[in-house]
Amino acid sequence: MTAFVDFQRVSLAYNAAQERAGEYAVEDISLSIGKGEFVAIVGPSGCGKSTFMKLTTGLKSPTRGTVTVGGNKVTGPLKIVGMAFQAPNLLPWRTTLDNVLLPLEIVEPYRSSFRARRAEYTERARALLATVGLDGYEHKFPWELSGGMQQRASLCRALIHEPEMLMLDEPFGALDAFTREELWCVLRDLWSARRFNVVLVTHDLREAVFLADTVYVMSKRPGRIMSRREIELPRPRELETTYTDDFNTLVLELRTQIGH
Ligand SMILES: Nc1ncnc2c1ncn2[C@@H]1O[C@H](COP(=O)(O)OP(=O)(O)OP(=O)(O)O)[C@@H](O)[C@H]1O
Repeated sequence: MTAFVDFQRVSLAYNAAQERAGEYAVEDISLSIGKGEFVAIVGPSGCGKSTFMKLTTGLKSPTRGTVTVGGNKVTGPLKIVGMAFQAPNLLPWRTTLDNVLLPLEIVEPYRSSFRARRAEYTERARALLATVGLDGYEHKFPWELSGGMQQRASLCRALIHEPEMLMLDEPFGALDAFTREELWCVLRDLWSARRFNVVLVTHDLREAVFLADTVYVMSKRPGRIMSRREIELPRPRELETTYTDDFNTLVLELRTQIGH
């Protein structure tokens, strides 16, 4: 397997004082993620999951070690990434459609051609919104949408520039259990159709096992990778899968590794 994301002995201290004191947010992380792989990162609060994301996307440079993405050493923020977070963070004065179009207005190479190609980009945004079940909501404002709908729109915004990698930090954490499961299926279908890489940070072990090819468990500070678990449940996975013994055995195994 050729690695798409490769961490070689990566440690990060947030500042010089922490480095001198040997206080690392993440320590000695080595891992390889294949092209198109769906990875979930789980672990206790503060273990360095968000730090891992920042290192992967180039928002932070390692204190030690190297991060490589697509064969290139990461030295600054990557453009091939889309991101979504626990809060949908849609701009309240923009419609759903205009929120989804936002990255194309900001990020090159789309930005310079945005005016000329607006009709084409709008069509792309509409098509994407339709795949997540938001057709008919293009001209609604965020406050006219439910939390689950806002998060669907946020996923579309993260994917509109067709990124090679989707970074998700607790994207469904604020949703009720039923809506969350619906959104798992939305994400599963988007990923199955496009096969971008996903790094999903989550506290929800069922979510990790349902969606991911591989689950990494991180330890408490300093964050280290404690284990790597391949999820060999057959695909396509339906919600019924989550009631099977195989599924629950995997969830329990991960729970035991995380401890208290
Ligand atoms: N900008 C910063 N400056 C200094 N320390 C930081 C900074 N950001 C995070 N840390 C520290 O690094 C460690 C890892 O933080 P991080 O946010 O990556 O954890 P996390 O696993 O994402 O947490 P949670 O699950 O609570 O979101 C924590 O001890 C945190 O206090």
